[in-house]
Amino acid sequence: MKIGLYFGSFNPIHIGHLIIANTLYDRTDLDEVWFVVSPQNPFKKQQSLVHEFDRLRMVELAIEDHFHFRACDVEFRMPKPSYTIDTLTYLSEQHPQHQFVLFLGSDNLTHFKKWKNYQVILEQYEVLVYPRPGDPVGFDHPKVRTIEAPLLDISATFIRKSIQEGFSVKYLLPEKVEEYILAKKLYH
Ligand SMILES: Nc1ncnc2c1ncn2[C@@H]1O[C@H](COP(=O)(O)OP(=O)(O)OP(=O)(O)O)[C@@H](O)[C@H]1O
Ligand SMILES: O=C(O)c1ccc[n+]([C@@H]2O[C@H](COP(=O)([O-])O)[C@@H](O)[C@H]2O)c1
Repeated sequence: MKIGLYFGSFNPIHIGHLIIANTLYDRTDLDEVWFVVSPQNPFKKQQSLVHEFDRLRMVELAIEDHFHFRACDVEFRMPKPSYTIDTLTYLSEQHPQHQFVLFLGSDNLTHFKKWKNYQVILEQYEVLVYPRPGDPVGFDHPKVRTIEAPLLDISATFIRKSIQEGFSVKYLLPEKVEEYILAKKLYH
């Protein structure tokens, strides 16, 4: 199978992520999309990062009605911080029958040359890039393909801040994720 890998902290997952995943799934020949929850992004501080099990559970709740989406916790059992090339290599070894493709927002593409072994990623994997507000898609490489997708200026940062300030996050997250956040008092 051809699998699209959507890496993220997902702190928490929101409709921006889901719309992108569905757009890329729908407009390419991918068989499945796996949401890989990263315990620790090498470039981000740990502050306000809720437990990885909560982030994984929220991803599971968000995607449970999509037959071709899966939540992946492989990085929980790998060294931290989470380097994408290491996870790609591990997944390719574990699942030689699958072809893995990397999703990348144009915001991440801007800093992509600072990623561990980014040349190896480009040599070995196809990359699907989608546009993010404020970051033009400008990366010319035979393995990089841009997919037209809606520009949604929604971030987990905005959602966390809204919850902390007591504002509504209705419609920014799937209802079940919102309920989980409320029940477990996350981000308050
Ligand atoms: N609204 C959005 N539309 C499309 N892609 C998004 C959106 N928000 C985040 N992404 C992308 O999804 C991936 C995972 O996102 P991440 O978990 O960091 O969410 P985030 O909303 O950017 O979080 P934060 O605000 O905490 O930095 C990243 O590659 C990021 O570029
Ligand atoms: O491999 C790297 O060097 C690298 C550098 C920065 C970010 N990443 C990964 O990119 C993904 C997006 O992270 P985030 O926190 O923006 O959702 C996450 O899985 C990180 O581990 C990976």
